[in-house]
Amino acid sequence: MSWQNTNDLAAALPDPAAASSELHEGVGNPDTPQMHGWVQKEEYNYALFNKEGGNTGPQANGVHAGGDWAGNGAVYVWNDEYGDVGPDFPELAAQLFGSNRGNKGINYKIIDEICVTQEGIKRLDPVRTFEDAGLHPVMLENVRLAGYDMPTPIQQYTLPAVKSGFDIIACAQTGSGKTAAFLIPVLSQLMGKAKKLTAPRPNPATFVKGVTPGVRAEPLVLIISPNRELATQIFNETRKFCYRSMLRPAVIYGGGPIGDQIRQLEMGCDILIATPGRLIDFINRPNILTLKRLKYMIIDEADEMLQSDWETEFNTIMSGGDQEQGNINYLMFSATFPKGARNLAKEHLAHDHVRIRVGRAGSSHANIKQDIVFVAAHAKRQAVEDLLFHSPPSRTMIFVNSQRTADEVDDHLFNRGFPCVSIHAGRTQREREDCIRSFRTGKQPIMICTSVSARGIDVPGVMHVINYDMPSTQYGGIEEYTHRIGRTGRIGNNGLATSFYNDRDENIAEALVMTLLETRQIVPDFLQHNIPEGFSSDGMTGDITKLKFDADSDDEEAGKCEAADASGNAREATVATAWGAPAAAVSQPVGLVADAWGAPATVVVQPVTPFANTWGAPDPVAQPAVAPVGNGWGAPVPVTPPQQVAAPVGNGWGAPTPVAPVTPVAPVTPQAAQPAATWGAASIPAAAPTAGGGWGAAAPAKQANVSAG
Ligand SMILES: Nc1ncnc2c1ncn2[C@@H]1O[C@H](COP(=O)(O)OP(=O)(O)OP(=O)(O)O)[C@@H](O)[C@H]1O
Repeated sequence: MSWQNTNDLAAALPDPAAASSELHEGVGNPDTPQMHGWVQKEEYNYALFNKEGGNTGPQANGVHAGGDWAGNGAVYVWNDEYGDVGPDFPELAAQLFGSNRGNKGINYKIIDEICVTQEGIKRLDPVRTFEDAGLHPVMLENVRLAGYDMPTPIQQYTLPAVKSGFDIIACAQTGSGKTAAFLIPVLSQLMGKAKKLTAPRPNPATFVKGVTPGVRAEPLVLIISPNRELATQIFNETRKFCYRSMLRPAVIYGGGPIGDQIRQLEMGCDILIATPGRLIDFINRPNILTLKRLKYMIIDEADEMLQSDWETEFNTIMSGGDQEQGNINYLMFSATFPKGARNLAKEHLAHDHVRIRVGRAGSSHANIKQDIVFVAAHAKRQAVEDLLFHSPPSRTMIFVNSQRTADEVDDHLFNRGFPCVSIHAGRTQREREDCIRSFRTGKQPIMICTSVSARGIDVPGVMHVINYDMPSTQYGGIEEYTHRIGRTGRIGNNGLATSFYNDRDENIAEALVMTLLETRQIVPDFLQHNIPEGFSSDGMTGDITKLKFDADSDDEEAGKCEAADASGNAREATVATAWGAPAAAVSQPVGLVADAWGAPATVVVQPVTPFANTWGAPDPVAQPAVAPVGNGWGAPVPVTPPQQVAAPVGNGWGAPTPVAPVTPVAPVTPQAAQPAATWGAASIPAAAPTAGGGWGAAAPAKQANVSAG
């Protein structure tokens, strides 16, 4: 059988109560995760990843040998003797663009009927194709190498907005291509003028670290990201789009090696990606960094940056450097943008800035199936184990609210044999980078994380997000929920989000129900008292335009939707689909993305190597060939790392055992199909949980035909 959509994943999962009675406390289940198709677990290799320094030696064929820190990833090495366009270096191109080269199979037929709204006094005509966007030829070629066929809706508006020189506030759903929405137009604008605009610096092609005198970095673009993983991810995207141009990117982030970062900057830096704390460190060292040449300041996850936690840093960055205020364009992006944050943002922007909203601010994608399951606090561990045992193996992110819970869940699942890693702010930066790398490459396809990874992380093929803990109000509330579930269902793919809910999460209940209704999801029994009048619990009935969210328009009169609304009612239809397909395509059923949702194994060929390399691993070409994703769920086949050193320490990252290459396991056989509602918990009574079932919920009526084994 091939998996057709998220309902099939839901169908493969058992009734929680039935599963728990058979698998309670793990004692009744003699199976190992590997018998269910999961790859072997692998311990954290301290000897390999805690060594200092990276190989940042001289370049060859345009490639700087990357170090093993994410920030040392190889960049295009410009030679001052080149004309306007540098030559192609296929080895580096393979490393930067990897499997993305050419069309990577995005299904443009997967459509959100989407509303694109412009607010503010300026209105722009969107561009429908990259060819029409007036991009620099080098950028156009890089877009093609990246495999982008057409701009996503947010890109359709930011391309002309940047070209026309406007400040921007942009809000678009998770996974809708916001990074490229600022990188492509901004870098393209600079490419034509780079020789004139960039600061004097030594010829990168002949620069020898420690020998050639360095310079002070004078970036033209500053991109600020609130978290380290996102900063290095944006750096990786920037490396791609700077290919064959003289624009030189660098990233500075907390926990990373400051010496390496200084050495990167002293070679010259045109595009600087930074986390706030480390940026301020460098701003305070004016001999290393000056912002006086800055042309663009881009704030990613802007609503997070505008929160009071970041106030001091934000104000220092906005005014504390030596930038010349009048010469800078400000661009602010996020998937969630509460009104308060938008108002603050506007204070920093030019009067005639452009505000673009794709969908409701903070809305989630309809292509993410959201299941809410009642699980009492004491039953969560068993529940997550059961859930994983019965889920087809796939990249899965499990979100928790505290570092301690992350460690506990990691220990528990690891001891049960699951290939998992965990990441939180208590880990060293080495551990964090290794964790993400090993999740990204699919060696450990289960990642347990605190909110540190909720925002922005883009790992292709994450098919399941589990909210082990709900992000109730004190943990970021509904915005955090939106960012978390948005790690799946990216760029038009389908995804499943399963959230454990119990009485402690009541303060998010109302917002959660509205979010479910907005995307026509099933509201489970225990949340149905929050359903507003006129809506049905299966999400099918009710006018979603009547749902009352935190006001999402700043300018009710002017802020007209330019496309079909979320229920498909055409308003002023100019853009009818999320991915720019013609309006006619809207009526097509939500389709499949072969490589994300595991069409038959023969079709699913997704080399893992490029992701590893984009994280700054050593030269990929020298690495052993990597097996493609082998099973129907896209769970990658583990890779034999280039070196294996016996791990000396046992902890939540795994006891030391020798690592052997693992043979791919046949795809898990799906369980007897169950109605999706089984995991939507719609069948679980609203009553408070009892100690009865392993999931801690009051025992629901058993489904006779469930097979948990
Ligand atoms: N026009 C395009 N065509 C195809 N793929 C694209 C396009 N634009 C971006 N992508 C890809 O879409 C994925 C998601 O993009 P990105 O991470 O920028 O999303 P985002 O909107 O910033 O999400 P989040 O809000 O979660 O940070 C990336 O893998 C990116 O390479």
